[in-house]
Amino acid sequence: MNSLTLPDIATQAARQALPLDWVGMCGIALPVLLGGQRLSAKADAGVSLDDGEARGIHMSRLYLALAALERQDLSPSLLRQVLKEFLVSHDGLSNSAYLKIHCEVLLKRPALVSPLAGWKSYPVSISASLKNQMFHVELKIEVPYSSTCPCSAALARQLIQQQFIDDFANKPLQHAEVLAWLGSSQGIVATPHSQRSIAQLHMHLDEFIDELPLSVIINDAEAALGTAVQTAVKRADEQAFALANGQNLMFCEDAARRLNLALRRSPGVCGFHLRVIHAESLHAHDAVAESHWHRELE
Ligand SMILES: Nc1nc2c(ncn2[C@@H]2O[C@H](COP(=O)(O)OP(=O)(O)OP(=O)(O)O)[C@@H](O)[C@H]2O)c(=O)[nH]1
Repeated sequence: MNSLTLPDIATQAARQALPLDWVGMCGIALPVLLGGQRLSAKADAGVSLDDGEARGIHMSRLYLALAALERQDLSPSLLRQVLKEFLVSHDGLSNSAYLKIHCEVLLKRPALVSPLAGWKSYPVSISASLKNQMFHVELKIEVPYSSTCPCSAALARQLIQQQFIDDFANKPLQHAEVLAWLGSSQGIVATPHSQRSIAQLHMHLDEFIDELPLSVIINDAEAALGTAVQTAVKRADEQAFALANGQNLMFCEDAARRLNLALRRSPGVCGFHLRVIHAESLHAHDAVAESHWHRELE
């Protein structure tokens, strides 16, 4: 049997004529290039099936078009080019094309004090679509950070004051004695609770930007939050982190507001929805805040 005799079911008429919104493949393994880095990614590639009479789309044509993503750095124009190829290869069948890429971006981060550095990974998903010639690209990024509860910090300070009253009432204060007390766990009787937190940022990007503003957005978000989680840590770094947290007490509402104001200024972002999750150590549930913005709705 040669290829000319292979049955081609996709070209048959559908038994039930009905257009479909999205048809394609999810979870395709793909080595993409991002900022010169080769990353292991998963792609979801699809088109609409607007010809309700057609039995199926041509999966292999979408799959083969993805090869362009192996050779060039991921950019809005490359995504648009691949989506165009999806539509050209489904002429007469499809009017809309969709591509999603999920990967983990690695950024090298310096320690706070020591000369060390280490890698941090950020889950990223890039979604692009081409519908009636309209190109649209969205970026989702997760940024982990640390947050210390301001209420818990105030309550802990009150307990420390109370302990001071108990230990030093009606006593002349001796500098050395107070200093030793401050350095003891008997003096600092209470500590505030902190939590590992996560900011889920979902950005709508300007159509004609040249580059995906990934590292810019991550840097802006971490600068706004103030206490990004660390990589390589020596004791000097841990102490600096403790100080940074003490000076940066925040509720989830504070984090959401700071991020909202920072992302409005990020280049290439025309709108966003953000969600911050503080994985409480006080509770077994999370504290969560959400916020959105769109330039055109201002
Ligand atoms: N449309 C469709 N194809 C599927 C599905 N599951 C597996 N496939 C297979 O995907 C393979 C590739 O399909 P096509 O792209 O149409 O392959 P082809 O006919 O050799 O390629 P062209 O000549 O370019 O059309 C076929 O062997 C299909 O059977 C499905 O649910 N829908």
